[in-house]
Amino acid sequence: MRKNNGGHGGVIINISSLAGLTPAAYQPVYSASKHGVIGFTRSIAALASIGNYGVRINSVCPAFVDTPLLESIEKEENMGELFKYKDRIKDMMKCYGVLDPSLIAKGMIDLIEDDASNGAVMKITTSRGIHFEEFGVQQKTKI
Ligand SMILES: NC(=O)C1=CN([C@@H]2O[C@H](COP(=O)(O)OP(=O)(O)OC[C@H]3O[C@@H](n4cnc5c(N)ncnc54)[C@H](O)[C@@H]3O)[C@@H](O)[C@H]2O)C=CC1
Ligand SMILES: CC/C=C\C[C@H](O)/C=C/C=C\C=C\C=C\C(=O)[C@@H](O)C/C=C\CCC(=O)O
Repeated sequence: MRKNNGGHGGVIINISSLAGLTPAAYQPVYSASKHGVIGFTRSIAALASIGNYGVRINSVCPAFVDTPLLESIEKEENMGELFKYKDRIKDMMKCYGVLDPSLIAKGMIDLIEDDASNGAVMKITTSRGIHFEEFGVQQKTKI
């Protein structure tokens, strides 16, 4: 994909989660992986900019979205000892709402179409819709 390696450039969107920006007591391993997605995205986006890859890498962090994944908490094999907290996760869904997948798709299209977006961390919640996490250390880089 890299322009300086025979590719034509492009856009990569990594899917994190709000659990990648906030603690998720009932999903610690999942939250750790989603925090990692954000760190990786921001790091490789900076590298792509420095190296003139012609590739933009961004991430999307939705809250709860109406997909079959939400049913995963109903299976103890998925939750392990935290299975006893599944109703608390369901309470969170009731509290925070569940997003329609089409809004996530819109956010991804926005990132694809915004040539200035690189290293962006897009958040999508029922309360605030599509918005961005801003980090003091390193702002979005442009390519
Ligand atoms: N549903 C939610 O509340 C949220 C989901 N996310 C993230 O969004 C991403 C997608 O999740 P959902 O669509 O909700 O999950 P899902 O489990 O409903 O759908 C995932 C789909 O990916 C397919 N799949 C699995 N491995 C694949 C592979 N190697 N190649 C191609 N397809 C494959 C599965 O067959 C399934 O149809 C995940 O990374 C999830 O962590 C993030 C925040 C909220
Ligand atoms: C079983 C579902 C598995 C994973 C779904 C998803 O990946 C996990 C989400 C975990 C927590 C979601 C919390 C949602 C919180 C809210 O929507 C609001 O309280 C907004 C909170 C923080 C966002 C702050 C902001 O909008 O800047």
